[in-house]
Amino acid sequence: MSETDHRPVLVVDFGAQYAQLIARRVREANVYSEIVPHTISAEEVAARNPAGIVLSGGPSSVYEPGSPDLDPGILQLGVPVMGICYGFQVMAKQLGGEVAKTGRREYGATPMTVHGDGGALLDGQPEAQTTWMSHGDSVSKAPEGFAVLASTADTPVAAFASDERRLYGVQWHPEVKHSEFGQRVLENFLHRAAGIPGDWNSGNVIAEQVERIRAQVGSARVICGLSGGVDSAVAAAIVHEAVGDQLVCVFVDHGLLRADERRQVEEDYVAATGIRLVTVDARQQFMDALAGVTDPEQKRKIIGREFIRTFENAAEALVLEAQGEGEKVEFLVQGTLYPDVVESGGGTGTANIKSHHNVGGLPDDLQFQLVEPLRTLFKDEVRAIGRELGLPEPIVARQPFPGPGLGIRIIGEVTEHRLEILRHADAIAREELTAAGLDGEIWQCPVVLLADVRSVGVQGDGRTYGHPIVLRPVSSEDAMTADWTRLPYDVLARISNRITNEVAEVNRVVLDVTSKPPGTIEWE
Ligand SMILES: Nc1ncnc2c1ncn2[C@@H]1O[C@H](COP(=O)(O)OP(=O)(O)OP(=O)(O)O)[C@@H](O)[C@H]1O
Ligand SMILES: O=c1[nH]c(=O)c2[nH+]cn([C@@H]3O[C@H](COP(=O)(O)O)[C@@H](O)[C@H]3O)c2[nH]1
Ligand SMILES: NC(=O)CC[C@H](N)C(=O)O
Ligand SMILES: [Mg+2]
Repeated sequence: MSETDHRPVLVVDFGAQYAQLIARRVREANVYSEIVPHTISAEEVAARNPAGIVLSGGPSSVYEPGSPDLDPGILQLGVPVMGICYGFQVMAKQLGGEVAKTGRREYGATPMTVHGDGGALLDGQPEAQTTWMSHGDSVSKAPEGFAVLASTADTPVAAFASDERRLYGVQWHPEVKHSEFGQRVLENFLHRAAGIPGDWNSGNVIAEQVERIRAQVGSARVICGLSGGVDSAVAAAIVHEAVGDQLVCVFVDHGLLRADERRQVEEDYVAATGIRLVTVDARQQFMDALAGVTDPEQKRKIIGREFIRTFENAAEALVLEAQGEGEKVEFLVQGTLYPDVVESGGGTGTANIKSHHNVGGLPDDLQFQLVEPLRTLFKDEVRAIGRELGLPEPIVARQPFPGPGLGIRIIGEVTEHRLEILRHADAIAREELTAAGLDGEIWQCPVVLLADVRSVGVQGDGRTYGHPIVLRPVSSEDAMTADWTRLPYDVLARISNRITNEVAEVNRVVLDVTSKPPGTIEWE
């Protein structure tokens, strides 16, 4: 561990929906945190030298055979621990309390009463407050020597604590916004009970990563996959700060870009940063590899693989250019964020929803060592870091665009002709949204071509048999959950009108009104 590194708070994941939310709320309290699987051993925990531990919720019951457990040594390390829901129940069981299915379940907003002064955890909070619950099991008896801090009508032991052992637990979910004083509970645990200073912020991330990258890379040369998006722009800026001109950025034109994107990236990015940028025209290579493919996961894997092949070729070209002087380029920088990792099933026991090209889509024979300074962060944290680094607002505020680009927005086989149709429709939608001043309000608006669907229309008194275009405007905080954006009808009407008039092959425009979950943002 280097000097600038902060001791982490480890969030132990028992298969919770919201483990990442806990980690995020801890960071909002200016304390660095990372998620670890519940299978972690006490030795592994000790080796990380954590300042505190939070145990997440989870779908299982602690008394079921085979339910996820915690190495009992972890509670004996002397590191302050707070259990949430399932994590609270695991603590109760291990410390000699009792957990039972009482038949009294609580889901959603639940009134709670704080006992006495609430101890370090609930100190300074109103006696009556609303918490957000989601449980069917309950702690029926607190462990010996633990104070019961709170209760609800159906849960007599809603929180317990031993200030002496610095062990705490709550039945409710302080990480969700619906828990009225949730953030205060977390902050009390971190700052008061565990005594961790709130001195971590995006500025620290830069310093820590710069130091780490220097140690990882030494004097070697590095390439960075640069897309023009905010994540890779910030990753590149951090690496540039660490190793200067050892870095060359590589922008891949895979033919799946939006209208005018290549020119924009080449001009804006170089002007803003002065970092060397090489553009590779790999359009034919990607089109050949995608020919005949319709399955979304297959598309993603192919695109992931072709990206890496393109980076390998670019790295070789750089070595040749240096006339054999530079050694092989071994490091590849990617702007991978935490949601990319989680959705690719790379979290701790999380399902594979879709293989992001830069994580789950990487080929097995990857030769590069990856440099991913943003891998544990969410997009809004990355934007804050970008601002700190002085990147211009148009780059920092840019809406996300997925690496596989229009390839995963054509439902069906990707062909040149279909790409042209989609590019045209997408340009119209973007132009109208920008003109209406809505860019800041939406997270992003995928425009999707249902290439294998046709419907009957009538235009100029004649019959048409064309394709539908789907508009998918969404609002989100971190892309893990999202809602469809209620765009003004007149803007929708203008977009629909223009697309059906100007794009000959399209005779219908439809609006996707699905949140995430159950949908995802992209269609594939
Ligand atoms: N066309 C491209 N050329 C080179 N690298 C790319 C390209 N598209 C994506 N990448 C790489 O894949 C990573 C993940 O893509 P992703 O779209 O998630 O991030 P981004 O484009 O940097 O930011 P944003 O999410 O805002 O679009 C990028 O950070 C970048 O390293
Ligand atoms: O670089 C990327 N490579 C990918 O393979 C990929 N798949 C989805 N996305 C983007 O991630 C966010 C969440 O998207 P989903 O709800 O569709 O999973 C949204 O912002 C998507 O645009 C990707 N970005
Ligand atoms: N959200 C949770 O952690 C639930 C814990 C446990 N499965 C219960 O129902 O009580
Ligand atoms: Mg992108």
